Amino acid sequence: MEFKSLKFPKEFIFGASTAAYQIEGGAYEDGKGLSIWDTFCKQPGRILNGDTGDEACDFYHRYKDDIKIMKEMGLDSFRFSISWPRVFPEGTGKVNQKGLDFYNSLVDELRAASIEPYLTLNHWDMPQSLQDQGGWLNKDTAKHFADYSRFMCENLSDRVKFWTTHNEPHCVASAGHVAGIFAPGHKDIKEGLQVTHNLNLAHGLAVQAMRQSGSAGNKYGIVLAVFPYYPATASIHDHRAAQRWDGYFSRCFLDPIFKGSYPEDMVEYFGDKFPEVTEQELSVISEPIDMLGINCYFRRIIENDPKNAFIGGREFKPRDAAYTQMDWPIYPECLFEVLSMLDKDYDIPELYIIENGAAFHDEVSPDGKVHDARRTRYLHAHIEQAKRAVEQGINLKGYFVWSFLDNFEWALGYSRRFGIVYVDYPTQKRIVKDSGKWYSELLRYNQSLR
Ligand SMILES: OC[C@H]1NNC[C@@H](O)[C@@H]1O
Repeated sequence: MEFKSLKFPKEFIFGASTAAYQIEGGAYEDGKGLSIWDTFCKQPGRILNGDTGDEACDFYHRYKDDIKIMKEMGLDSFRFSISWPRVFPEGTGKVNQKGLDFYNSLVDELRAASIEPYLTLNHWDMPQSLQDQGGWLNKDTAKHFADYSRFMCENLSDRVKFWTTHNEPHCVASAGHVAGIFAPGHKDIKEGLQVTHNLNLAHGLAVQAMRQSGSAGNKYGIVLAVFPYYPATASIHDHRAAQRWDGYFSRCFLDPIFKGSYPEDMVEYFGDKFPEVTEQELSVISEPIDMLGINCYFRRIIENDPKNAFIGGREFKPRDAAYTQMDWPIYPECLFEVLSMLDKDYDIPELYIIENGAAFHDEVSPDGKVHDARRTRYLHAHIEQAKRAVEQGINLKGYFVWSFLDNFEWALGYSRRFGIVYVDYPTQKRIVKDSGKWYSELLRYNQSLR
């Protein structure tokens, strides 16, 4: 496929993203402690088809072969997360040496393959033992997270330069503590707001801790899911509902981190449910960071819905849009619009798209290949929007596709495939999909211009 319209600056990096609980497996192996997702998956009815991350893609054992595929594909970078309980089975205290050995080996293999590791410390799999002490509701967890982050930085930052604290903290707060569809499965608005603040605090403490102990030249940041929000109609009620969603899901993280304060409209809207916040805490949360990772898959169209006690709105699904298997509307401009908003409203040194991709129903054809043309079209259209942002002078430094492998999609189990590499779970066989081959050609084209 012609790539001239997808020519990026020489220093722009292309990668692929994953997360520990979704790909590693080895959930009870080599001294790893329980995570809240290990226990959540065992609760009847929580996960579609009763799926778990017990084995997932068996990346814990197959990572060397997977890195060979990454190298053949030409990935510049691979984003992964650390399973906190694999290194600290109890969340604090005693280190599980075999867990640390795994991540040391993973990083060594990536570097040997000339693939830049891009690391996330919390992609939702909180140690169960800390959850038993209140989890993110307990501010002590923020301190434990900073200690864990410092430890990982001391051990890996000679080979890992990119460090992000949380992935999509809004999911932990809202899906995990308000909607109850993610671990730990709580349903309490006040809890969800307190967790929002405690996650922000943990982020700031971790950045401070890593900056004290990590190598010079490290880049520290966070990965946030940020979407463009649209009102479903011109009514003021829908406009206000869209603003509330943008306020909670985006600005309750962006504003304290980059502006040192929570959005006033959110503090006002949530009233006495909003947590107590001190100036000292805001000072920690707004510890300067070097980069912001953005996960953006689609735009969110919101209509007012007073029955939604949390935030007073619901998503509107226009009939004339095309949708992915996640029932997400396909709207490639979402990347350009989000990047433009961030560039205009915040002072962010570097931006990376850390997750963008699509779930579609995939099958292995009789020729043994996976002809996923819709995913290739999705990636092409969205990467074009990333290029548009770069051409407008927005400081976008990289694009990572979600995901390298088909993997465990949380409450939907293995029913959704996002990978550019197909995983036949019964055999763990990998098949590079047509979209993976296309992505590889795109990378090779850009690398040929460096
Ligand atoms: O839903 C697709 C992805 N979205 N961001 C977080 C990841 O863990 C999800 O699999």
